[in-house]
Amino acid sequence: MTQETWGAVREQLKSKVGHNNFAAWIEPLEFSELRDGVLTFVVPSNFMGNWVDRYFRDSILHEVNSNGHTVRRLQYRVRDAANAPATPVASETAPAKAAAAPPPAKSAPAAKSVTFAETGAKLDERFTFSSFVVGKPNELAHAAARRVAEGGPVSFNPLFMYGGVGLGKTHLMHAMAWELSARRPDLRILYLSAEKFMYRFVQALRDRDMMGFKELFRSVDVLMVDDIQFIAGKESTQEEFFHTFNALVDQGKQVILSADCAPGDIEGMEQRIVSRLQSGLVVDVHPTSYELRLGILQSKCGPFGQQFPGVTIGDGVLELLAHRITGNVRVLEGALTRLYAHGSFMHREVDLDLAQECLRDLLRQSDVRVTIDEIQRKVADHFNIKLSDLLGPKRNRQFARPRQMAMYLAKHLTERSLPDIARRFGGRDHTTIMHGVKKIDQLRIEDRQIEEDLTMLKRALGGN
Ligand SMILES: Nc1ncnc2c1ncn2[C@@H]1O[C@H](COP(=O)(O)OP(=O)(O)OP(=O)(O)O)[C@@H](O)[C@H]1O
Repeated sequence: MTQETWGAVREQLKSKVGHNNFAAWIEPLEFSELRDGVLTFVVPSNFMGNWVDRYFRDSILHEVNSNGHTVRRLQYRVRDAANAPATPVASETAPAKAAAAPPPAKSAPAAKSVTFAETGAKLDERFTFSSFVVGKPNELAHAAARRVAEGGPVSFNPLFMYGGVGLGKTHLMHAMAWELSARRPDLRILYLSAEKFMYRFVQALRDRDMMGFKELFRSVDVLMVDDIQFIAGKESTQEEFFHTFNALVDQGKQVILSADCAPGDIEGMEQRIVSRLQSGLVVDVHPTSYELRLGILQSKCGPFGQQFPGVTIGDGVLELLAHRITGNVRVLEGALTRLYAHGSFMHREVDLDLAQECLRDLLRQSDVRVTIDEIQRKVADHFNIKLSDLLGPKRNRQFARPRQMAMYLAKHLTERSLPDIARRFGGRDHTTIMHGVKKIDQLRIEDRQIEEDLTMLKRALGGN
């Protein structure tokens, strides 16, 4: 195979992988040689080689082989460091890992030749933009992250993303780091947790090597610090972070931060730092919605399916999970793992019964605790009637049917006894409640509209 024939194959790949993928991943591959069935490319970074291998290997092999060559394997060689700046993305999240990393700065050479490979651990390969599901609650955070990752002039500095546990902040941070380093292999990108930042700082103090520390952190093009709330209350670390932050922003370098709450709500953070954190774009990674949770679950089924071949997930199971496990995406993922594992051990489809059975603890924890008051208000709102009419004596269907639905929901979503519920419905007799519940049980089967209303009401009361 020659340079020329690779050029022709490359053109055929363009239509296969699409224009954007082609420009980002295929075009930069430099054909080196084909020997003994191994096709070697020169790539600008390890990351690029890994990525191409992961996502485009099969397409490349297919195309090359259908052009009459025999290639069994692809191989990637990173372009000579002398010709191209090698700038791996470093990721440091756990102090344990950090402890294993070599000391930073004592022997650190001049800032311009600092690389971050020394920092050890890798970014999570699963956390990319393509695996991040976007819905209403996280669309702003996602759009901001994409804009920053796509480069161009520094527009939001810092970009500050905040949200509760397990809602995708770290995923977005890693996705940005991957994207930035793929688009601009020349950039020095440093991603680390605030805990690791402190660890580095303390280590530099101990080794009397603040110069090295400052050089390391101030020579980056992009600094990404996860869980910045960690340095709150830690005076000297805050002070050093403040100086690092100012130095980078003054030089027009991008700073990206995440935290578990908004800058102003981080307890123990100095005011001057808070105002710096607020000076760029602050975006909230909201709690998920039902639709987003369902989208995430659907998207995760593909990779799980590969891990547990032969396991199928029955109708309604993902909906059950999305409806009942409302807090945290990490818990949702845990639930899915458990379902696949059970399905695989038991050699059976994961249907609703199996899901209820093996997730009993999670579903119980997240059982919706609604009050009869809430049910009555939601039902009145839903049918656009007054609360006094819902609870009052009027018997026409316009009021009676919503009332029976409210009784039905009170019976099913609360632990209250029938006499208790009856008291809360204007002091009626408990047999009236029984009758109402039975009526709705029967109507659910006959009347689709009733079933839909109930689903919407349950969602409004249970999910968000
Ligand atoms: N929108 C999403 N699309 C796909 N996966 C998601 C999404 N949001 C969260 N996840 C997944 O949920 C898990 C937890 O997310 P992540 O680690 O980013 O949370 P976090 O907000 O950083 O939480 P913490 O504050 O605990 O670090 C990850 O496996 C991540 O891939």
